[in-house]
Amino acid sequence: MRPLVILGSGGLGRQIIGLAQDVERESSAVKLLGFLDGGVDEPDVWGVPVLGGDDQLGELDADYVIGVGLPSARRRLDMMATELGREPATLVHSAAWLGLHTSVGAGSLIFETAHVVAGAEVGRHVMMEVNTFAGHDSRISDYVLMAGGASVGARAVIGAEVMLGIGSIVLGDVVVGDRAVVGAGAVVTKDVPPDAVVVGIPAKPTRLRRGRITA
Ligand SMILES: CC(=O)SCCNC(=O)CCNC(=O)[C@H](O)C(C)(C)COP(=O)(O)OP(=O)(O)OC[C@H]1O[C@@H](n2cnc3c(N)ncnc32)[C@H](O)[C@@H]1OP(=O)(O)O
Repeated sequence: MRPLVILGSGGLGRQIIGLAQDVERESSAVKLLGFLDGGVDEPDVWGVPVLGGDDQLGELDADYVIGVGLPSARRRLDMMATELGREPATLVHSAAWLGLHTSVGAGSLIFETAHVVAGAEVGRHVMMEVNTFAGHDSRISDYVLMAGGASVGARAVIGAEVMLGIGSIVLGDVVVGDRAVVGAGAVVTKDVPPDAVVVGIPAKPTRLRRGRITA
């Protein structure tokens, strides 16, 4: 059993508590020690101890998962943790479904009811929330955040640090470029360039106004 810390105790970090506790109960692979979050003064969040800031990671004999939503911040935290010599934990809920010939990268979080269909590849530190779907032979690259209900069709490629909003759909064979943002409820029918923000059905480019991509 490996000790586990969650980096970040905001909404997404708190969401991971239940996943980590379920994995702990079911497989004894991890034991949740607490959060690392320098921005919190309280001794605990939802009963889980706050052990200090991210800089404490080097001092602890613990693996880590990333509890921050913004994909670029997820990458930065991973690089910091790797420099400190820490290993990511990979949490796959027993009620998630992984098909044949699928792979899930280190640090990824696969919540209950998520589906990774035959031949799909899921990268490093990907978050697949409840009811997400990675179609057969699709590729979900590193640090992608798939919010609840986001679906990716067969053979589609989702670039690194992409955010797929709640209930969005990417049709089969489509390529979504690195760091793109797909708004909640969008249906992506054509390739999306890197760094683009798309919304609507069919999805069209727009601009971030408030920049709150994970709200
Ligand atoms: C841990 C987690 O679960 S995190 C993920 C959960 N969160 C989500 O899925 C939310 C995804 N985010 C969105 O959909 C956002 O609305 C974004 C990123 C597309 C745009 O965010 P913002 O920059 O804040 O844009 P803002 O809210 O100011 O809207 C700009 C315009 O786009 C429209 N718009 C915003 N989002 C959408 C959408 N999903 N579909 C259609 N139109 C939209 C707005 O109505 C507005 O139109 P207007 O200019 O005609 O008034």
